[in-house]
Amino acid sequence: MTAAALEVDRVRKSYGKRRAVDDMTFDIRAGELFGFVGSNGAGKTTTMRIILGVLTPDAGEVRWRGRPVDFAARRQFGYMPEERGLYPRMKVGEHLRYLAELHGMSSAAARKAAGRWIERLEVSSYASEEVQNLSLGNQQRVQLAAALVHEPKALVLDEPFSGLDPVAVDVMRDVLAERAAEGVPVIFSSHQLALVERVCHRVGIVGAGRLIACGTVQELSESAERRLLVDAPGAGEGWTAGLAGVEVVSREGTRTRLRLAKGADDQQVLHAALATGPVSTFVSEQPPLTELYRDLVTRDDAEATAGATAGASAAAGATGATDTETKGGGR
Ligand SMILES: Nc1ncnc2c1ncn2[C@@H]1O[C@H](COP(=O)(O)OP(=O)(O)OP(=O)(O)O)[C@@H](O)[C@H]1O
Repeated sequence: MTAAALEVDRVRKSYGKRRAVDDMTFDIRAGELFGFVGSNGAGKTTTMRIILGVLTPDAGEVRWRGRPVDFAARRQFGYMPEERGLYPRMKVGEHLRYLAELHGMSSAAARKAAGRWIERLEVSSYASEEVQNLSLGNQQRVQLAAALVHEPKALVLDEPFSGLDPVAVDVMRDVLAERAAEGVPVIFSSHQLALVERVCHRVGIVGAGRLIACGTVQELSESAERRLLVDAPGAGEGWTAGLAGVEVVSREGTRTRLRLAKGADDQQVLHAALATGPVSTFVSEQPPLTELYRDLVTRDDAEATAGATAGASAAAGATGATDTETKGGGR
């Protein structure tokens, strides 16, 4: 799982004056489950649409196996759009056969593939029903079947887990893991960070149209502030007072969770804990993705605001423009 299969290279896209995607660069490797996360409006859907060729970028390039993606390459991709895209009046089985044939499968192969995915996604009892008669969660299972029915070589899925019940989440997760194990690169967006952390090999975090961090959860945690869990039964409230760069995240009974700013000395923390009596636990903790995400996005927002303010001051100094006129121009 090392070769970059799908590469997004310095992609940019604006809608009118709004820059939706800005210099977006990352890759997805063969056999990798890549989680694409970010706040609402960060640019995930726009990026995925560009990968699929539904939108054309203003600049940059998407490559598949080292070559710019063209129509033939895109035909090999499976896509689950955010707005979903099934014909409501078509029957589930017919619909899947139709999509498989559209991708060039023979009628017999299309029938076989449709049957297989209907079974795998556990919607067999709805095969002869019109799509519109299925619950939203079951429509979503069919939508995944639609993305998979032509045996795609890459999968691009926009929020495939949203609105699914826990059993359907497990089915979806298992199917995506199976595809990845077969060597298929899979990118999916999601706001369910605990799930992304459990399932994905790597995660890309998007903020204001740019990739602000990318890597395994462990790699992301290395660039974040360190966390310590200390259990010191004799330590009262405020035992960390005076320790530079040390912030209490939470206290549960005798256990204190701490966040250490860059450069803060964990040995000082240990000394302070020992000064209160015995210390039964003193360990580094890897924060969950939810917390890493918050830290990284907050830090990025703060840097952007600082950049915008500096830019605005410089512009106001140079032109005499008012603050209001130059605000928001930093991103
Ligand atoms: N068709 C469009 N016309 C104008 N602006 C658009 C259009 N589509 C998206 N945008 C804007 O582009 C930005 C990125 O939107 P996008 O849908 O890519 O974000 P997202 O990360 O997928 O968000 P969400 O998590 O809410 O689905 C947003 O500011 C959005 O308002």
